[in-house]
Amino acid sequence: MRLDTRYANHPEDSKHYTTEELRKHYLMETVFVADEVNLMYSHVDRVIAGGVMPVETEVKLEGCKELGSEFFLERRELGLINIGGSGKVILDGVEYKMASKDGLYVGMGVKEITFASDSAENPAKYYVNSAPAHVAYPTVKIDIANANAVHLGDLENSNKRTIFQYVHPAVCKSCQLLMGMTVLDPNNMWNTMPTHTHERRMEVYFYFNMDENTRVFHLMGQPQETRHIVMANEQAVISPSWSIHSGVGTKNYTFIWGMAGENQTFTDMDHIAMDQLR
Ligand SMILES: O=C(O)C(=O)C[C@H](O)C(=O)CO
Ligand SMILES: [Zn+2]
Repeated sequence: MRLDTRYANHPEDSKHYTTEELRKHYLMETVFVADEVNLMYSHVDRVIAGGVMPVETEVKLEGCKELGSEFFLERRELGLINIGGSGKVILDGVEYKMASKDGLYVGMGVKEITFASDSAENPAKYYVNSAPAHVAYPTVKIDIANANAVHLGDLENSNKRTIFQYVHPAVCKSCQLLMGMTVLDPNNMWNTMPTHTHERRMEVYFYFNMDENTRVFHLMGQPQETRHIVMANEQAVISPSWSIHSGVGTKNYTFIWGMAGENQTFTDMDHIAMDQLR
């Protein structure tokens, strides 16, 4: 298992970062590594994000020194969405078949977590988010059809999209994790503009479904001090609670967002008026 630790950054420091420093502290450049669990541990709300891609072998999610626990979910919960080919996730001997776009909430206390792909030619790609937990809620399989679909935006603003809320109080119980996937309609490039912050929750974005030369300009920073990170396919970015998180693509893209913090109220956002952005 690979686990890259990222410390929390003060906005007053972050505004002095060079492009390289912004990328070093906030961007996860490679999410999926064949036959590996590849994770980023953020000290922002102690959220873990990353990828699991079993190709030739099954891959296990296990405890490690950084978690200080015997097994990964001893004091954590996990959400995942498969963005690759079909596969299966085995939780303490119980098998969950995972088609593309299928999601899973895994509650605290599950000991053995094994990831597999049905075919090495088209491996499953499990994008995972995990947050500290205090209650063992039941594991729930969440197909995209069972996710809570919210339609937002319009063609006029180039932001017509559907937000599929997978780990969300309308779908399943979780301690603090929220997770979902936002799919932009063809020819729509903007997400989350007008933008917002939520000092009560942090967020991690993972952009995918992008061509080799497509880029998303991910906007971050305090509203009056914005910065951007240019992101390629299958990369993730940390959004601290003080930061806006929004993006515009050079071509169509999809993204998965995950959140953790004080509340699970998706609509609890501090909206930023356009004339406040700098
Ligand atoms: O398309 C969107 O807008 C989003 O997906 C917004 C994120 O989910 C978000 O920022 C929630 O706080
Ligand atoms: Zn948000």
